[in-house]
Amino acid sequence: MKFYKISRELMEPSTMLKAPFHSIRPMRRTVFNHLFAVVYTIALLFLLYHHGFKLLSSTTFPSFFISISMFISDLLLAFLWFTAQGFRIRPVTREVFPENLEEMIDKKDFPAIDIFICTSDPYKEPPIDIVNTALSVMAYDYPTEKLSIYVSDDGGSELTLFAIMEAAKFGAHWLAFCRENKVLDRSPAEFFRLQETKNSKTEKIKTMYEDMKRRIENVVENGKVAQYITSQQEHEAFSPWTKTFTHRDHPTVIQVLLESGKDIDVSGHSMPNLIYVTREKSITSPHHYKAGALNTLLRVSALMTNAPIILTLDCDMFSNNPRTPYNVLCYFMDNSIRPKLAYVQFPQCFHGVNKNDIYSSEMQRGFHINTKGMDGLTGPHCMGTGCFFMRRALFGGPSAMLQPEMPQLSPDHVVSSPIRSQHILELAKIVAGCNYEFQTNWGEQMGFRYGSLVEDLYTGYRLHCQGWKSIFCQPQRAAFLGNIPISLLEALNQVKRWAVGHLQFSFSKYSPLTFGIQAMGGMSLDYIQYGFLPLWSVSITIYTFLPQLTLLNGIYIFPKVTSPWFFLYAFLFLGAYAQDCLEFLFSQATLRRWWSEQRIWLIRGLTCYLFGTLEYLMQILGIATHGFNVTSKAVDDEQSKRYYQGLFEFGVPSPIFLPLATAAIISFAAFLYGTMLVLKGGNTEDVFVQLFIAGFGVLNCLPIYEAMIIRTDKGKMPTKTTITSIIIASGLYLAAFLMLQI
Ligand SMILES: O=c1ccn([C@@H]2O[C@H](COP(=O)(O)OP(=O)(O)O[C@H]3O[C@H](CO)[C@@H](O)[C@H](O)[C@H]3O)[C@@H](O)[C@H]2O)c(=O)[nH]1
Ligand SMILES: [Mn+2]
Repeated sequence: MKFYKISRELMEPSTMLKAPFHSIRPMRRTVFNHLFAVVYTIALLFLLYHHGFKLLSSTTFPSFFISISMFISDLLLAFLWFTAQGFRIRPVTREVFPENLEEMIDKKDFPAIDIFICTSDPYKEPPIDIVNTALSVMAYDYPTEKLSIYVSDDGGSELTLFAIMEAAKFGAHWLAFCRENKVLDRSPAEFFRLQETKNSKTEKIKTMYEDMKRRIENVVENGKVAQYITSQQEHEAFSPWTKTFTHRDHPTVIQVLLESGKDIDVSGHSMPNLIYVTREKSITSPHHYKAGALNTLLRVSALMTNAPIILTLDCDMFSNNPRTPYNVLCYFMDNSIRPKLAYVQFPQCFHGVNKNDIYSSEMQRGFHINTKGMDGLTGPHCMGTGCFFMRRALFGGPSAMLQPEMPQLSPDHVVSSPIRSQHILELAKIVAGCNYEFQTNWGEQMGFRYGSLVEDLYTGYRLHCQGWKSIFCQPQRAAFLGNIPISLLEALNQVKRWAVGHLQFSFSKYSPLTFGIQAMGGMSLDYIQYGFLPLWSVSITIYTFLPQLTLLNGIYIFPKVTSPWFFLYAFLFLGAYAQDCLEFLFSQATLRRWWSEQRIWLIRGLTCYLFGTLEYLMQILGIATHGFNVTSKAVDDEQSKRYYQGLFEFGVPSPIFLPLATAAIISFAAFLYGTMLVLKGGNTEDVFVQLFIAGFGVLNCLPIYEAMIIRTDKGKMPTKTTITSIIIASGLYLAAFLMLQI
């Protein structure tokens, strides 16, 4: 059996074509990676042997406890290191040549694109952001009659509908302005932020934008739209929002705000279709969060436009390049790869990241480095946003199409009625109903898959298992730019949700450990790595507390500096760190950003991975349920100032900070105690490794000490958290003291 499957068609440039649309190049570091992996594996085997030996020779309970803990910790680290090698099997880089595409294919033969924008809470996701996202794609440099924008509002909010109506009106000016002035930044907010040249035309459109923004922000602040509703038509649009309408219980509302061919912009060009959808919700029916919202849009759009290509976007991810669809077509229009190509994924890129990216929001490893590794095998994982799908891929495997329950929903169906037709709107309401999916294949074999809070990763994975491929497209200029959480709590809660989602995925009946390996061989390693990410918490927690607590009790658990085993530890630590760091630097990240990433990795291990795992366990035991806690994109000015100063934002007490603060205290105490021992002329040989680990912890915890002791601003560590963690740290020390005396 082949260890890993590389799809040849996806590997070669489109040689069939005289002027290729795209090319691919394996990365040069691959050979080194493979050699290093062999050496590292041998070192790991030695380490496990060393642990086995220590375990067998433990005679007392404390020594057995320490040996088994270190063994488990290193075993998990070895497992996670091994699965991470999946990303190093064959990393590749790609290039696209859209100029060749335009030369060879007539624009009128370009496929239509349906763009899905998801939002779910007008207070956490400011409607003005959605407007910017919508306008940035409505203004794509693409035949407008082939573009349809569907906004899914899971918050069921009239405030959002109001904002989208405003976008439709302002769009008539904005689209014409962009076309006439060949604007590159087609999100108005971004354009005006960067705008350098001032002339009367830009000033005029800027005033219009500011007026619109004020109106939208006013309605959000007042919580109602009434003051701006003038026409009868608008009154009717908002009529579903009766007293009984709540965001968790309400009927479907579908509003066609723009119809291509009928609505024109101020220069007389056709506008794209723009449709607002809030699906029916009922407290008694599951709605499957974003995956459910996307499936509703899949059905509604099938009835209205049924474009063969779909772009999924989160409301905060605006388009940063109007020519992005051309990059995508370089792959979708290549007949040699199209039959098996499910999606083209752009990396998630963000604006407003601070200098050293303190929360590692850029996710350099997850969104850039690893993805290139996956791209050389079956393809990148799906990241939920900035992903262009072939509609067909969501209906069965490449060679066996799954027909939906209604023929009009099939990707083959040809739409013949205008989108405002009464019968289409009526049918659309039915397919957006909250019980529509009952006893159908939706979410299980069709559309976006249910069962994991990381519906993006899970859906991409299921498609890969079915034999579909995907492609990673990473042009120089980011295709999309999104917002990032600027408070530590928000950043950790986001990853905690992912951790729960990863575990749901790993322990599902489609686990990458069993089903995945059978379906896609070595590529499954990559998914195992993601699915079991929360396991880092076990090793990181052990390494954060055990060496330090034992050091404080005068017990040395690592080899002496003079022992050959010490060199093994040194090699394993430095080797993994150096390789990780080099990969970052090759990926054009700075050393400081790499440091932030390794620090946040430790922080996540102690906080969100741990809490996520606990939440997942509680869910399995039926003690708690949890949902999709949407990340807040609302910005607080003071918080944002602190973020740009590079300060960690704690502020409000949260249990999730406790392990972090406790670890900081214990590392500091151990480091101090160890240093004292050494200064007093103690045996440095024995103390060294534990002192080093404590010192490394202290170095990583510098911003935490600052937040605990020095800072006085609102984002400092809450005193309550500091006191509680001092108590926990003392308790842990006492427990260790008592246990180690046995
Ligand atoms: O019931 C829900 C919950 C969320 N969303 C939307 O889902 C998107 C992502 O939510 P967000 O809170 O921004 O999550 P992130 O963690 O930032 O998102 C990442 O992780 C998600 C999976 O957890 C993916 O869906 C996203 O594409 C990916 O960017 C947003 O547009 C939400 O409005 C819904 O439409 N319905
Ligand atoms: Mn998001």
